[in-house]
Amino acid sequence: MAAALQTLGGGIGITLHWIAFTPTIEQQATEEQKKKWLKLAQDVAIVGAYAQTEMGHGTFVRGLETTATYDPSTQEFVINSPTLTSTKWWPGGLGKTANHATVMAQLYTRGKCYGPHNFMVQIRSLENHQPCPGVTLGDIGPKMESNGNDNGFARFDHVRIPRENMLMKFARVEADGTYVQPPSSKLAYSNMVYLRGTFVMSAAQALASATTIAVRYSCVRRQSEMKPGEPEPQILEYQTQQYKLFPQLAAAYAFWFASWFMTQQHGSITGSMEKGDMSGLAELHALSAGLKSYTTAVTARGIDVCRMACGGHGYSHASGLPALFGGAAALCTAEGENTVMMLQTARYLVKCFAQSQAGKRLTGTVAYLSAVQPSPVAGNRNMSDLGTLVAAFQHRAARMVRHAAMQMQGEMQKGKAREDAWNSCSVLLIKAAEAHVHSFVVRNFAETVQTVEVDESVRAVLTSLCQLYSLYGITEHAGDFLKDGYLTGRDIDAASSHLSAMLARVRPDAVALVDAFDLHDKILRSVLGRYDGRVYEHLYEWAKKSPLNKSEVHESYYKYLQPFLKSNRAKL
Ligand SMILES: CCCCCCCCCCCCCCCCCCCCCCC/C=C/C(=O)SCCNC(=O)CCNC(=O)[C@H](O)C(C)(C)COP(=O)(O)OP(=O)(O)OC[C@H]1O[C@@H](n2cnc3c(N)ncnc32)[C@H](O)[C@@H]1OP(=O)(O)O
Ligand SMILES: Cc1cc2nc3c(=O)[nH]c(=O)nc-3n(C[C@H](O)[C@H](O)[C@H](O)COP(=O)(O)OP(=O)(O)OC[C@H]3O[C@@H](n4cnc5c(N)ncnc54)[C@H](O)[C@@H]3O)c2cc1C
Repeated sequence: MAAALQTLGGGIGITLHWIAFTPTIEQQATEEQKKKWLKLAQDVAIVGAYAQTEMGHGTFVRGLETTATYDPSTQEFVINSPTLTSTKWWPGGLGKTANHATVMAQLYTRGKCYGPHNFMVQIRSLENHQPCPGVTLGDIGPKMESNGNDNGFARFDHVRIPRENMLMKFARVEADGTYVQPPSSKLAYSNMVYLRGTFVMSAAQALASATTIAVRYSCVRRQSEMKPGEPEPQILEYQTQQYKLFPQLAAAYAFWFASWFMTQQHGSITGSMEKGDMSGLAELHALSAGLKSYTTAVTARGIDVCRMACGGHGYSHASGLPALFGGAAALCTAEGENTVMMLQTARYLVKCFAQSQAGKRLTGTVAYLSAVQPSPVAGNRNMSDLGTLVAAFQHRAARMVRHAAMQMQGEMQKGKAREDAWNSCSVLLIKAAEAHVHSFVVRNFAETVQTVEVDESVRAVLTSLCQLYSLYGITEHAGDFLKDGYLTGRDIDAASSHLSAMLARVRPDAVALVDAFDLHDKILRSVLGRYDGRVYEHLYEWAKKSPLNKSEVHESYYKYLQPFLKSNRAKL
């Protein structure tokens, strides 16, 4: 339904209704409010947008300017856009599709501001879809990709909504205007944590799609001569092509397994929070922010590697790869800009490091920070052993977290304010947080391939893929592992040669590994990645359907080229 709307409507964007608007009701509405709105949303009797970002603020939620001022005399909130920059800007579906929106606004009651809270606002008539009184709506215009989705703008001119339209599961405003505090002010952000977690699976699916297209095409495409006189080989026989594609294929599996962990963690921690135990919220925020940032960034880069590995046809929309890249690029910015998200993870790591320095035993995804030996133990390691590889990534992350945190402490000891010390170490902090998330993904990959219930022959292939992913990470970031002597030059050389062996080991299973994603041609939407491999015939058919081919001589010839040619000939 959603896809149909999105495809047929050309400007009808219902994605955010499902992934943001409806979950916000589920997570932030009271039981009473759910009775009023949740079924309407689930049955698509109303269509909603998640209206948080404004023209002037997206990252800094506490800086949002839209206001919701409580009027006890009428028991209503007045929603207002006081400035141009307070215009809601970007929300998917807001421009032309949605008739409701959850609006994030600064809550004012009794003259005091209590920060950003979510409010349910009807924005279009259910009769004729015209904007409601006081509401100005529109589409923000063409974007890099996803132009089937009407990311829109909204302005509110003192729009009145009932008090009951404040989503009050956590914080409340009583009829007399009394504000009731939530267990944590960050619970208003809970749906962002949820959505970031889902982005890990979106990244995995996007990278799975791109590697499916590129690996299949690399078996169809034959090019050049590997040996004089021999037939042109499949381009997947070139080691460089394997070096481009197989680490992306391994990352798709790694991120797929990481999203399983993320989903399980989200369920268990939010379950505890329902019972009032908020202790897991900080770890959940740090993990979802870091994984979202890491997986979407690697995915966007990886899709472009796949696009380039398909040569000219990869650059055509027939491949499906430019659209995938555009979508994945959006994931790097939406739902928390990647740098800002990785800094949130870094903030948590610095806190945990200080706690471990004070003798606290760390648990969860940061437990290794306490356990890892600061002094490296150099030596000839078995670089094909998964345990060795996991330990190397954890040592690297622990060293980098310690280094960044100590640098920050040093800056503050020189008299810098904490915020200034933070800013002057933020590049180190980002790299440390990336190393932390990378070590989590490797560890989780290794644990999954060792425990997942599969046939032993499948486990062997997944183990090779996990070794390939880990060895690729070590060789790509060799300096981090060499820095304190934890790995030696010989270890890195061993890692490189094992990586080459893994490329050859994975080659026979590459097509099976992408087929295992089970992505139908209708989902892939790629001539190059067709399951039947009949690329060239369908590429020609696809090209013939180009709008430019509707006429043999395009009208632009008569309008521009013909007079231009004529005038140039006249000058000869
Ligand atoms: C197998 C089947 C396959 C089938 C399918 C196959 C398909 C294949 C193809 C797939 C294709 C996919 C790719 C294509 C996709 C195309 C679509 C594009 C995108 C579409 C979706 C877009 C949706 C986007 C929605 C949005 O963007 S909504 C708006 C999002 N906005 C944000 O995220 C704002 C970010 N900013 C913030 O969160 C905050 O401002 C901040 C965290 C940065 C700062 O907050 P604040 O200033 O308040 O906090 P501090 O930094 O000071 O920290 C204070 C303490 O608070 C804690 N904290 C902060 N946030 C949270 C939180 N959320 N939860 C808990 N705690 C939090 C900090 O940790 C601090 O704590 P401490 O003090 O203890 O340290
Ligand atoms: C495709 C798409 C769909 C979207 N859908 C929605 C939606 O449905 N609903 C919604 O509410 N929003 C939506 N958004 C908006 C999105 O949430 C914001 O764009 C995102 O949060 C980034 O905020 P920003 O645009 O203000 O970027 P900015 O924060 O202005 O980022 C610009 C630069 O500033 C840097 N920066 C900012 N703060 C810091 C900091 N503290 N430390 C270091 N560097 C910093 C960033 O790293 C970045 O390099 C969507 C965006 C896109 C692209």
